[in-house]
Amino acid sequence: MAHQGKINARLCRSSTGCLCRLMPNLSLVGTLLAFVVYVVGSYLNSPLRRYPGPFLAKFTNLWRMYHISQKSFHKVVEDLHKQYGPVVQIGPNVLDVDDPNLIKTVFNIKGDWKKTEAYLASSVMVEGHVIYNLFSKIDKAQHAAEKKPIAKYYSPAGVAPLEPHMDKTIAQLCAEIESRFVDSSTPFDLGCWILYYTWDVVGAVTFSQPLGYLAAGHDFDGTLGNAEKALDYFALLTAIPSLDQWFDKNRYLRIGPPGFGGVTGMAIQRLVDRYQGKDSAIHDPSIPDYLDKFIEAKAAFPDSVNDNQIVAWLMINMIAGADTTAITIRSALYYALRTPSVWARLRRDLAAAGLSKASVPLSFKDTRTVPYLDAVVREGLRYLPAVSLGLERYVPAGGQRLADGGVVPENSILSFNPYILCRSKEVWGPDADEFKPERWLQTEGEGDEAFRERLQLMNNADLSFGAGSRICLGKHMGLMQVYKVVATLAVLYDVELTHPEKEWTVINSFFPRQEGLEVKMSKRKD
Ligand code: HEM
Repeated sequence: MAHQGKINARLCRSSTGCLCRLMPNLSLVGTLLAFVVYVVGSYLNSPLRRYPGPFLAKFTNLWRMYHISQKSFHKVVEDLHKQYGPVVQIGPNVLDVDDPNLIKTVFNIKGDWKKTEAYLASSVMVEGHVIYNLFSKIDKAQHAAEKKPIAKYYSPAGVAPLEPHMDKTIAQLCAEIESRFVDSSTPFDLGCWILYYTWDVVGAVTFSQPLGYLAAGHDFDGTLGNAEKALDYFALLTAIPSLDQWFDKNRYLRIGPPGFGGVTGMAIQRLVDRYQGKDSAIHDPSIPDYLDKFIEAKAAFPDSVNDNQIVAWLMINMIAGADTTAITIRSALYYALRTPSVWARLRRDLAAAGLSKASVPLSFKDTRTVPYLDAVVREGLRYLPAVSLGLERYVPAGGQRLADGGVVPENSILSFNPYILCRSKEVWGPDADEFKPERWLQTEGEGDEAFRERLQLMNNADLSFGAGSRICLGKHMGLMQVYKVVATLAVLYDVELTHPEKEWTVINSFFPRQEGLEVKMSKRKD
């Protein structure tokens, strides 16, 4: 009996040990099984699964996340539309839609198509509190309340007083590149200098002080590099926004690449300096800046505007205004230079409108009188929109009927990628993949009415600034700079691409930043 007891005890000990060792494995298997059941169940129940798309995208957003991490997702989606047609499933609950006819419905003024959580990771955390901005706010009422006090400062009349800041910064751009490269005909990366310009000008219009990149000639404090990393992170998290809570917005241990924290610190410091009068040497109240306007808005809306709100407004100028404007200026220049007939006509038309070396600084008003400049800028925006990932919106109550007749239910996500819509052959014709500014002009033999209709069709499909209630707030400010910089460079310099045969590199992190705008420039002789 005693012997039997020992054996039982041994058996019992060894089997318990065995079970203990097995337990973690069993719970792992259980979790995996539950996950697989959940994923397959979600797939089988998904009303979107009738739409074509990559197999893995139907089960998990990791498919999208992986492809976004490869930095050319606009091309992946373009290929998918070529393969599958106008509606492609790119996530368990997400369809990418290439249908210009739906733009007016989805991007309407009512704002009933809510932005998705994809935008949330562009918020920042300050002292344990997440600060959302105009771009990242999802709630319709909160967004409207945040926009109302400042919308007028971004209207055409609101941005007009900022022109002296821009003129000064454009003059500095020219002086820096002349002394460093133009006078000695040294090839250089104009794309980098355009970025230094747009960040400096954001500093000038926001705080009356350029941030210093033009003077330094490089990213002296790492902000530009960090902004790129923050965008890489943001772009990635658009696929699985909930991960932001574990990485950037983790209250206990922040993990991951730099967020927009550096830019936030800068905004807070400038606000404190203004309150304490420490920036009086650089701030001339007769030439107002956005900080003046935001403090004015706080006085006008004391119940709803506090200093955190001012910081969020200041930040939006930097995170939404600099890269997008640089990308747009680069595209207009690069694609025009790659098509010598376009560049030549641009210079001819600017001269014919009386814009020359002698008229620098060129006023925005004068540059607006040159239709071919307008055509080059708009075609640049169309050819490579400064936002080239999907603009995601939730389908509102009642669902939405798509062109195939099927109804997509409430809370599904429809994604409209400006790059895809801006290449739609239905709108832009069989030459949609060509850079052709002439498409924005009335052609010979085209009647006024026919041109108006064609223009209307193009305008409706042009998502390069978004549309509806969430249209780009800084559109007028951005465009003002694009016209002025492109025209100024064209009237002052002879410019040629150093390697015209080489395609530049486009790195798509929500904003498709370009690398390789290498040029040789000299002062214009004619
Ligand atoms: C040429 C330059 C620019 C381009 C191409 C551009 C493009 C865009 C696009 C496509 C959107 C819509 C995003 C969406 O619906 O998901 C947007 C939104 C926005 N942009 Fe711009 N942008 C430019 C310049 C600027 C500037 C200079 C500012 C400075 C304030 C700015 C501030 C904003 C803001 C605040 C939003 C969010 C608006 C809202 O949701 O109410 N942008 N921009």
